[in-house]
Amino acid sequence: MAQYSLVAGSVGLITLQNPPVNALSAVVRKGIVSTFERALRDPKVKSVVICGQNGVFCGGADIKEFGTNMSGPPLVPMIHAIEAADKPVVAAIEGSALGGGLELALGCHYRIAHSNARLGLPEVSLGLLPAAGGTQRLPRLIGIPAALDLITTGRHVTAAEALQLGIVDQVTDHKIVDEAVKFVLSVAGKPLDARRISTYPCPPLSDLDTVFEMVMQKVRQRAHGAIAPIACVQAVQAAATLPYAQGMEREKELMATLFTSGQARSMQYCFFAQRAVSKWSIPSGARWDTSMPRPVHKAAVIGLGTMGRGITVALAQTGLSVVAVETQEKQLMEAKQAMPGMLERGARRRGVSLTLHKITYSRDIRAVADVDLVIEAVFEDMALKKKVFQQLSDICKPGTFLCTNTSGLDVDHLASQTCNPELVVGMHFFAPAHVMKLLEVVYGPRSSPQAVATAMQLGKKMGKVSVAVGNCRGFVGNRMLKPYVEQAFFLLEEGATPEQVDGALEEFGFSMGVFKVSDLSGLDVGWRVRMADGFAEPGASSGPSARVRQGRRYSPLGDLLCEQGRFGQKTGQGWYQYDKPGGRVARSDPWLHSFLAEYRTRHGLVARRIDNQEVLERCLYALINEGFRILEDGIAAGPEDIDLIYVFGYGWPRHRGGPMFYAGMVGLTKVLQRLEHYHQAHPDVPFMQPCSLLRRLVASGSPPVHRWREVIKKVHSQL
Ligand SMILES: CCCCCCCC/C=C\C=C\CC(=O)SCCNC(=O)CCNC(=O)[C@H](O)C(C)(C)COP(=O)(O)OP(=O)(O)OC[C@H]1O[C@@H](n2cnc3c(N)ncnc32)[C@H](O)[C@@H]1OP(=O)(O)O
Repeated sequence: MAQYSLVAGSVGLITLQNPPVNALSAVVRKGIVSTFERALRDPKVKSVVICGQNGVFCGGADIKEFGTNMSGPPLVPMIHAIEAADKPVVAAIEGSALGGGLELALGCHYRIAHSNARLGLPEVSLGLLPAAGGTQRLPRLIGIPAALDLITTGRHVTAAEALQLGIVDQVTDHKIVDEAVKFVLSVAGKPLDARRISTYPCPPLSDLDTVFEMVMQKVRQRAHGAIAPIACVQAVQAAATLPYAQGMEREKELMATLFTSGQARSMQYCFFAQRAVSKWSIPSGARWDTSMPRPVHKAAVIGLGTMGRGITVALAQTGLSVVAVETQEKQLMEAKQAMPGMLERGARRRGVSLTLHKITYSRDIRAVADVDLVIEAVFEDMALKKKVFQQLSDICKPGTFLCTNTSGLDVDHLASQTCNPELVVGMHFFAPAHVMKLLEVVYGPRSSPQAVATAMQLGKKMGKVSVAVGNCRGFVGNRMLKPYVEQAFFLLEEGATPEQVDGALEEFGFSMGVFKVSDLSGLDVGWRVRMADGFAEPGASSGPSARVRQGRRYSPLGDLLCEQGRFGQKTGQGWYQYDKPGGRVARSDPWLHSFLAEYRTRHGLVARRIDNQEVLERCLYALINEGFRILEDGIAAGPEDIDLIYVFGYGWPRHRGGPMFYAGMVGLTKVLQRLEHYHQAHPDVPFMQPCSLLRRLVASGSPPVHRWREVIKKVHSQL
């Protein structure tokens, strides 16, 4: 609702009230319309201030209403009425003014912001565009380039930046409503014509067509198939080239296409999924709302390779004291040199000024004796990690949480090396750890609720999307990657090329295909895992049994490349070639194509034409099938957890909602049928055998993704 009061004798104060973010629900819109009409009618009222309760102006349209029968007064005429009023209206902005919230403020004649405010038009990240006049008013107010930047990226700006851009008229540190009232009294009676943004011409730009062509090209490249950013550019182009009323028509038309699109549904699903996974629960019954995290004041990182450095930076950026331990002198010196630059770039990326960081370095593991939490990030080798955990258990003060950054080793086995296994959890970061948003928090059967809660809270403090997952080989993300990569290898054996497979995946929306990612992270990483799992063996990659291991189809292609020293970007050659070791630009490699041809001949394989549909189905459905197994095994609490892991950690396109949501969009029956088809064609590939949970969901009528948990619960109760 919206509360109305008369203040300072002549100011009508409208307060938006819809906790927690004062979203513009039908009730709130109705409240604004009626209180505003009342203010206009009342002869005592000479001016109006609009604010939000509880320190937040407005988080925008109520996203929960999308996809329902929307009722209540629409936003556009409501904002027009505010702009057209003959009494001055000031938006008093504190906390957030986002989406429809900022559009409402742009309809006001003046905007005053508290220094804590963040403003933005983030609709693009929900698969939409700012359709309450945002795409038409913002360019008129701040110019086309700045408006394009904000609208196509959805980024939030601070009050200071908003003032610099000209979005707000004043920034204050004082009580926002008091300042707004003071301000509106000072402008009462002044003409308002020049304050109505919709009447402004768009600030002229020379060579408009070229500007939009270049922006469109850049946005298309970044969008990876998402349609909202393109529509945002088109809407701003309308603002630049059409009169306001026609621009508004164009905005509406473009929004109509987006609003009902699958992409918007997928992205809005991701928004709510992100909030849902922070409300974690684990099979022991421990939950986010009943498990108290312990404060962490001082943390330590063991091992300063690439991951350890990134984790140290991520911890230091939260303001924690960090002890960084590296036993090898050379590696320690390199880390010390690299860290300041990483911190500086991190501050720039986050738009904050660089503060003094409290990192101390040591070669001696005993330096961690007094910390509250340790993250081990040594080489991915069980024997080495076991030794480190035994040492930590002896050295650390009682109660210190011991965390491992392993990407797939048994967390419970590591816990068993310590005197207090309840203090052990996995904190699986993704490279580069100070940039990537994902954190898998891995609980073992003995991890205490407090250990899980502390790791989850620390992840949040570091700005990560933290997902609690159970302990199994590869956890969630890497476990699902295995069948995906395996299919990619099989496709090469059958006639595809790395370029084709990557091309199909990139067209689907991944920023990089599987082979480019493999080159980037190093082919030796997977090779070591396959060796540890007993699949890859020296000398076993050729000969008659090379393509069968442990009774199932196996492709030794990756092992063969590693045996030739082709580890990807770091050696300048992998699935592609690079201009030098460490080079970044992948080029087709004729050697690789001849190698594939010879390999096929050697194994009596006849290359066939494979279409992109098959590439996608085999790679993605194999991955999705493993996702269902993970749900069945209780390793992930729900499909949202898996989806966020893939969106934030593995480059799954957000506009496709994550693998499990995507399966629902495709139709579970179709996914099941295609898996059955491929399993019949490749009976020696167990990953293609449809999982029983998928069958169960199809049998129960393919419920929407938010109802899968009920079916999973039933499956678990019957076990
Ligand atoms: C046929 C064509 C028809 C077209 C007609 C349509 C016309 C529509 C016209 C205009 C449309 C305008 C579009 C919009 O305005 S879209 C919304 C834009 N706003 C956003 O994207 C902001 C989203 N929210 C946030 O970024 C954050 O929540 C923030 C406001 C920064 C607060 O962050 P934080 O303090 O960390 O809190 P949480 O994120 O955890 O949120 C707390 C709870 O509030 C819920 N929430 C937040 N925002 C909204 C919202 N806009 N609508 C509904 N609910 C919202 C959130 O889910 C949390 O809920 P819970 O506690 O249950 O998890």
